[in-house]
Amino acid sequence: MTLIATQSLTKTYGGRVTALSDLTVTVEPGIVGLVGANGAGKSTFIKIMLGLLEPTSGQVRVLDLDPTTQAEQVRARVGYMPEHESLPPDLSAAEFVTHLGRISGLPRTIARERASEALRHVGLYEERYRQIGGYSTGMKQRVKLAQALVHDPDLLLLDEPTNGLDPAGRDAMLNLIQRIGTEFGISVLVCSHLLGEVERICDSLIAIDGGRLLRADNISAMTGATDVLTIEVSEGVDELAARLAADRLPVRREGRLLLVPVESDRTYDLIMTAVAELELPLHRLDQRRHRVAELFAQRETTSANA
Ligand SMILES: Nc1ncnc2c1ncn2[C@@H]1O[C@H](COP(=O)(O)OP(=O)(O)OP(=O)(O)O)[C@@H](O)[C@H]1O
Repeated sequence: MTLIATQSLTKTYGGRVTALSDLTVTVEPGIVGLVGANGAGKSTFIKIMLGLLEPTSGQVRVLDLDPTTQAEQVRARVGYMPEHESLPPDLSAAEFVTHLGRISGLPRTIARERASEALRHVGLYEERYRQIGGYSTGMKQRVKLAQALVHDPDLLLLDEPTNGLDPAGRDAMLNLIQRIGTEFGISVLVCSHLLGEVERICDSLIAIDGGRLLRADNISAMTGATDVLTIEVSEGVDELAARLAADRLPVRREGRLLLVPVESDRTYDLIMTAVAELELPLHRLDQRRHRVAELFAQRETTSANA
């Protein structure tokens, strides 16, 4: 089953602001990152997937359902954690999450049980009867996550789930999201402007910029090997660079590393011979991998040249 599929999805606000432009993407189940700078169109995309906003044109399908005509069925199977906090301070987490379970159509007893279970999953079981107003930011984020889980969805849409958290809180939230995706088998779409955190926990990534698709792919494909060799020696970097240049290899220095494009079968042998003859301690010789951040760097170079 395809998790999310869009075809030329476009959304303009008031005919002037284009939040999504001709977005065509297909996403398979798993933990998926949706990354882009602030204003890239991430929240708009989420709201369209939930059937809260109508696209201006194009098609969208979520879990093989059409949110523009089957919004209720979509919401029954999708949990949503909004970006901003709108929790009632004078309710306990147990009351609040139970209430949202009831709104999702669960009978009272089941809603109460499911709320306790969801609060246990997010690590708030012990504190569930305390008023939300006294919770830390990290605990409030967990309540938002628990309410998204209460009706046992097949897909979670998380809008900036680490917002406002300190580094330890971010780590804890990312680990929790990863556990939900792997242990409970729920697909998760994590929306973030922070590439590094999404890259850490996701199987695949959708990168958008100004409402347009930059790239959608598996993380492993985006971080695949390049045809550049990375060499690291603990001493004699200059010496080795000079020797490789004398061997007519197009060597480039990057900090403590030397980078050499593989131009022929001889490249690897020339490097190994040079290292051996100069008697240098070799730490590392491997193929450099692409980094996901290059995606946005390329876009910046392109727009700077435009
Ligand atoms: N209701 C609205 N009316 C007019 N313009 C809007 C509206 N909502 C969003 N926009 C604009 O649409 C564009 C995309 O916004 P959106 O909130 O989807 O981006 P985002 O990637 O989620 O950013 P952020 O992380 O800052 O929320 C922005 O230029 C934003 O100003």
